[in-house]
Amino acid sequence: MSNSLPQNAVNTLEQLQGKFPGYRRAHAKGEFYEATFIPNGNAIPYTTAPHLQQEPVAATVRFSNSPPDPSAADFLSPAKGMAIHFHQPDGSISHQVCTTVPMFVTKDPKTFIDMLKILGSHKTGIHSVDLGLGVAKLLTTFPEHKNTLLTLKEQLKQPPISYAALNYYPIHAFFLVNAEGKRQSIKYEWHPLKDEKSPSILDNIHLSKNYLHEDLEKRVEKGSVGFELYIRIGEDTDPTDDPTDKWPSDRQKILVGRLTINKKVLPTESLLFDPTIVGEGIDLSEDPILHFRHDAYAVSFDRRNKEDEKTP
Ligand code: HEM
Repeated sequence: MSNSLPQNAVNTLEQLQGKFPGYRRAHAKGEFYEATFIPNGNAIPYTTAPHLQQEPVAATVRFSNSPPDPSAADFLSPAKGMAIHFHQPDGSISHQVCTTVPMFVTKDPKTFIDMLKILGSHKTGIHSVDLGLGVAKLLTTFPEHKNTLLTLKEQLKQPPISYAALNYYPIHAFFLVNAEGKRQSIKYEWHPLKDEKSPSILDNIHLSKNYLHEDLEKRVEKGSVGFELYIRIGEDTDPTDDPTDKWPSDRQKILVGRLTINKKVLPTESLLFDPTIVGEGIDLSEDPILHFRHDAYAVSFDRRNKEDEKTP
């Protein structure tokens, strides 16, 4: 599929900041942690998913910066990532891939590629993209995406104090399926156990290039990092195919479990986090960006695994 849209998306990501053999073509800089997820039983009426019952499951979590450049400074990344493998008792894995931005910029994969091309045309250094100028150009070219673009811009202005102090969102709608086969549309949200204020922009000039990863490692050693998982219950009027729509904030919100980050680890194999691998008791929505991600991540995974300089 050399001329396919997923190939085109990954080619465009490679042109954005340069090509980094062996690395993910987006969210290249990341660290892995062992974790435990303890569900509280509140999701049982909605789903048979094993990790959302009452027994704890082991999890693997990767925290990341969004740029394709693995050497990008932590404070320059507009969105942060948290990708999770829930290890089910039968050996299967349910994936979640989240960022700190609650909605995506477009519901059309082709428009996303066009946006990347505009960002790529605003390079101020050999490996950098000027997001300030880039976002300004995106606003002119895609005025209908103003809300999300401005949210992204705000996040860039306020680099976070810690990976451990952020909300994370898988963004897309999913359907939970219960023992009777009933489907309920939901969106997930992760909230940190510790909610801390972000540093001001002036404080950031003192931050080290890897401050987020250094901070997380120290916090995990002290045993203080965790997140609560909530589901928001969709209503008939809430679109399930549009990642630019956050759903109204008054939707019922149910706490379904807690994730504790236990220990930093070096993975022994190359891992793929694919938001379409969800397992029993969860159905994918029809969101075109969600399905496109499956194909684009496969292209990136294939390329990074074939390259000499390997990173997990
Ligand atoms: C058209 C839309 C998108 C494209 C083309 C795209 C592309 C990519 C690619 C190529 C990778 C590297 C995959 C790998 O080598 O394993 C990646 C990773 C990632 N993406 Fe996306 N992405 C898209 C949308 C999103 C959205 C909506 C989110 C947030 C929910 C997201 C969050 C992430 C995260 C957190 C990672 C790192 C996963 C890890 O730690 O392995 N992406 N993306």
